[in-house]
Amino acid sequence: MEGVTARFGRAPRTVTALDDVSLTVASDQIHAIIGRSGAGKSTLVRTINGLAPVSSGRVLVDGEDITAASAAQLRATRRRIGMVFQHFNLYDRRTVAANVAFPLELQGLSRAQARSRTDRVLELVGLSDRAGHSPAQLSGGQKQRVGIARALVSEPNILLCDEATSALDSETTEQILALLEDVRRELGLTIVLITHELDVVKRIADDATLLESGRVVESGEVRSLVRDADSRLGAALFPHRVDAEPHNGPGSLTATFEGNLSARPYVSALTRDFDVDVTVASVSSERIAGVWFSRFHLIIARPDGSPAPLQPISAWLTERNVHVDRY
Ligand SMILES: Nc1ncnc2c1ncn2[C@@H]1O[C@H](COP(=O)(O)OP(=O)(O)OP(=O)(O)O)[C@@H](O)[C@H]1O
Repeated sequence: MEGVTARFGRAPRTVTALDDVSLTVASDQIHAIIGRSGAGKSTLVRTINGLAPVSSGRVLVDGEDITAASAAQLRATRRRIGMVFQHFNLYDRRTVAANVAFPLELQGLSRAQARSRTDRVLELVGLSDRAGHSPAQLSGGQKQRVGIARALVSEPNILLCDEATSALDSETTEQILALLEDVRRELGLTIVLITHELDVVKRIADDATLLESGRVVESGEVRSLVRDADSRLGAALFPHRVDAEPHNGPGSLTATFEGNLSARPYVSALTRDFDVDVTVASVSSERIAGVWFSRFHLIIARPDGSPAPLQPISAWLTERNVHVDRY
């Protein structure tokens, strides 16, 4: 997206839903769009399949400018983009299989082709045995599996998910996220996922964008955001609780380790190399974007109890790829 502005309504009552948004979604990645209600998340995602009005700027999907596309081009592009909704949007009067096959009917595929594709995606989402049921007979998680199957039946390479797990309990959310990861891997999909749940971002997103009042506040790789002590999104994903610590002051340092700690006994190495005493005031660990992050709040003192000079210790840690947040 290049400088995209999206407005609704006529002056003087215009609402600017997106305000000069520039953003890159890398292919084969899961990209989360986060923001408060009204921030413009749905509008942003709907510009990707040409469903939201773009007042200025360009939206390029695989290099093709959606905003300048003809109706026929837009229809072809939309076929490559599947969409999954919060409230599933299924027809209870049709069977599960007929719901899934619906987009293919619109595309005019033969019954036999539609049948074979429908069978394949129902198997992919683990619902082959429910093909003849009504969606009304399914649980919320199963309904969302049908929604995902319907989105995949056109064989898209992009999947847009608008709060796909917000109506589900945490266990079902986990199952749906695992399914999204599986289909991403198996089918080589790019997934853009709107969510207001930070746990969803931690669990599944490679990249994330924070929207506020229609503007991009931050956008980048989730792991980089967590490493960046100045990132708001990073702080939300892995809160820096150090401000609340009673031990702030001279000799106090927080550092974030990434990955497996077992081969990195840095705390004991510090005591030897710098002849200091190290107290671990707090430590917290989180698995984010597939990696364990551990944040240590250390109090480092000389043997006489006075605060140790932290600059060389910070440099020593940084050399070992430990992110020193503050000292
Ligand atoms: N069709 C529309 N007509 C008029 N205003 C609209 C329309 N769609 C969205 N808006 C306005 O644009 C702004 C952004 O809305 P959008 O739905 O994109 O936000 P959101 O971040 O997805 O919110 P939520 O999390 O509540 O779904 C809001 O002020 C909204 O009222």
